[in-house]
Amino acid sequence: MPKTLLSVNAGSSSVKITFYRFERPPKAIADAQVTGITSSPQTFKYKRGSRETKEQIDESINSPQDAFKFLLERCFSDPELSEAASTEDIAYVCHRVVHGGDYSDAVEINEETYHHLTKIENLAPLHNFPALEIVRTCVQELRHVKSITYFDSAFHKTLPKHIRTYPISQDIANRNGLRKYGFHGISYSFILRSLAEYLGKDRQETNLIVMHIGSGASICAIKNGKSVDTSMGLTPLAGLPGATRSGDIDPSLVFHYTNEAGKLSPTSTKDMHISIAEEILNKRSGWKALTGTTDFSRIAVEHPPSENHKLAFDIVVDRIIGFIGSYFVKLDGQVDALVFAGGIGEKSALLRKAVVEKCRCLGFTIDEGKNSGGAKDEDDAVVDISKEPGKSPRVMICQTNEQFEMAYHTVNEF
Ligand SMILES: Nc1ncnc2c1ncn2[C@@H]1O[C@H](COP(=O)(O)OP(=O)(O)O)[C@@H](O)[C@H]1O
Ligand SMILES: CC(=O)OP(=O)(O)O
Ligand SMILES: [Mg+2]
Repeated sequence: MPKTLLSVNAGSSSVKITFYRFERPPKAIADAQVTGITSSPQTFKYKRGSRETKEQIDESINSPQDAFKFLLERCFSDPELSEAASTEDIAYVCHRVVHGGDYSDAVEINEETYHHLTKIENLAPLHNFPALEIVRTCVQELRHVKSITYFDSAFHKTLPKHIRTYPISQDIANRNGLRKYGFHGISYSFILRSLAEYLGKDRQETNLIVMHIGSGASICAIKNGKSVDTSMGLTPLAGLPGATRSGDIDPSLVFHYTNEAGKLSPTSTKDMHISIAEEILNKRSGWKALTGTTDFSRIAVEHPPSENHKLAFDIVVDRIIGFIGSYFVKLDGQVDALVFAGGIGEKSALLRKAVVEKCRCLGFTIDEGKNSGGAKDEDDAVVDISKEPGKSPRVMICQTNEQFEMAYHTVNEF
């Protein structure tokens, strides 16, 4: 049996890697992450068994690729990490690739699959390019290792046609693959399994509204274990605002962003090429544009330091509850639980409280004590924070784990 498996999660603001023993289920050996890639201070966290370290990073890490190399160097230089003493010990690397286009399942990387993925890389500009660079690094430097790519979009392959179709020319839509794909699916898959286990239900009978709120934020309606709607779209820009992403806006805003561009003459768009618009909406918007910080823990505070911090918080809450209302209707009110996950969903008691209080008309309740206690114990993936536990619809926190989800499938399916 192969020995060690490495699981890599390149997010928009962080790179998280975990080494697992190749067992069923996989057993974590060491976990390392760099967070704050889009803003300083950048932090390195490392955990092996009971040993945990956290430090600020002095050298400059400008991209997920840099972060990945930094993480590998630090892990391989830990003399106690005997299961990954050298690259020879690693049998598989699993990679999170956000946009999988038409791939509805994980694929092993070879020339053909790699080439196919590079063709769709601009559909998830914050994610696919760096993730594929990391895949390339692994293929080059860990030659004997099998690289498996898992796609955020694959979980949403069950989206009904009228949900995934945009009302535009279907000739053009079909030719260019313009449809709703949806993301954070590796996380939703982990959350669905964890929640179904916790509730003692079959996955096929589990109905959830799940929020994955981190630097990138999305929400998903799960009916009978299947994604039936989700807030992200063709790219991870749609839906909820993120740290640097606008989320939903009137698409015409693109043409009016500058006074000059607003005039819509052929020359007026000279400085507003569509890729610049993408750059602005993906990298220069979101709560960073309102407050100057990507760090939501400085926004979600009892006494916000400025009116714009308060505004950013109110916007995020408003957009979230809009989707919850919509999905509650789409699920015909049959909701086992409302689930908070992702860096912010798991850590911000204030955000959870604000969201649940505004959704009380749907029957959701929150226990103040349990909510502020949050999810602490690492082994407890799921925590019920409803006022009356056991009564539907519940309100839960799930500590999602995309690295584990990929490792879980690899030990079972490859
Ligand atoms: N205690 C906290 N309260 C609110 N937000 C937090 C807290 N801790 C971390 N965050 C936020 O979580 C986000 C990162 O979430 P994560 O899901 O790890 O992001 P990603 O995977 O997109 O890189 C950052 O915006 C960070 O500021
Ligand atoms: C799809 C997406 O936005 O991912 P992340 O939250 O990891 O940036
Ligand atoms: Mg993430």
